Amino acid sequence: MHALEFEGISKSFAEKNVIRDISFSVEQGEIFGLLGPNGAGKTTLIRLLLDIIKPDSGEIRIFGGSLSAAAKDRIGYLPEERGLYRKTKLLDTLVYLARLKNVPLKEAQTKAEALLKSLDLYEHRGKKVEELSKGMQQKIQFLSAVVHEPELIILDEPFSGLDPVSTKAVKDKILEYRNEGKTVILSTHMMEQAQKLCDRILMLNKGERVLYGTVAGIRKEHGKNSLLVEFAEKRSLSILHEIPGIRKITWREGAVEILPEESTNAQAILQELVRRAEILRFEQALPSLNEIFIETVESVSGE
Ligand SMILES: Nc1ncnc2c1ncn2[C@@H]1O[C@H](COP(=O)(O)OP(=O)(O)OP(=O)(O)O)[C@@H](O)[C@H]1O
Repeated sequence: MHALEFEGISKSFAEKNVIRDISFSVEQGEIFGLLGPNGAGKTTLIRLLLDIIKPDSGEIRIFGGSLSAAAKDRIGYLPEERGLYRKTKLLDTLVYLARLKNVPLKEAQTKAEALLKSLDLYEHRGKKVEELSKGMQQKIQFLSAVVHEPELIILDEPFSGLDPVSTKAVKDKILEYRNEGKTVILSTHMMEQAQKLCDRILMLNKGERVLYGTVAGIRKEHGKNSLLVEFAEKRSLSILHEIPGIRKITWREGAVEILPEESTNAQAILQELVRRAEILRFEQALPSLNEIFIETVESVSGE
């Protein structure tokens, strides 16, 4: 079943079309990336799905229907602009927010304690939010969005301000939620995280849908047919000049990217390589989501 569906959604602010005829769906149990440059319309799209603003046209369905009060309790939202009661203690903050979403008190307390432990915040449970560092505040914000165990979790830039250890902890929690069958919508500018985490993505640019599909499929589609080769010994690199059918060679992350001539296939190159040297890795070189993002935005703005 779809967790979310957008069908022909448009939205303008004072004559400016901010969302232009957008259709997409998010499947239950996937991590769905919402990507796009600054001002592309990502936050507006999230506000539309949460019914904070209304579309000019089109239809939005959440869990197959409209966004009722009961459906709202099944959603968790980490907004772009953070805001918690600064004077409230950590544990009390989480329990209070869970209670607002109708979680029974005892359950809210148990859940809040477990979550604080999972992100290394338990020892700070008696501190006020304002006494925490920026990264810790970010983590408590994240926990605030998930304390009521929502089925659909919407995260706007969940990694901002986090160090690598905390980033990994939050990333692991996101994966854990996906493994439990929950749906996650992740809006981020961190392409490396998006590439690792997301099953599918929607990329907006100036309110238009410019990419939509699985991360693997989009990377494959944008691949230039080149190959990534890693040799056991660096000195073997010189053999590349002996092999026919290679158009271009580029260095890339400790390996070489080989662009074959149109008429040469990958198997022929592989055979030539293994005859001459020990090969550790040989695979299709796929562009990163970051490269595709930049290429797509630049090609659209160049039109
Ligand atoms: N309430 C509003 N009134 C007028 N214009 C608005 C309003 N909200 C958003 N916009 C405009 O809509 C466009 C999209 O903004 P939005 O915040 O959705 O982008 P975004 O993709 O989330 O950007 P960022 O990555 O910078 O957060 C921008 O041009 C913005 O100025």
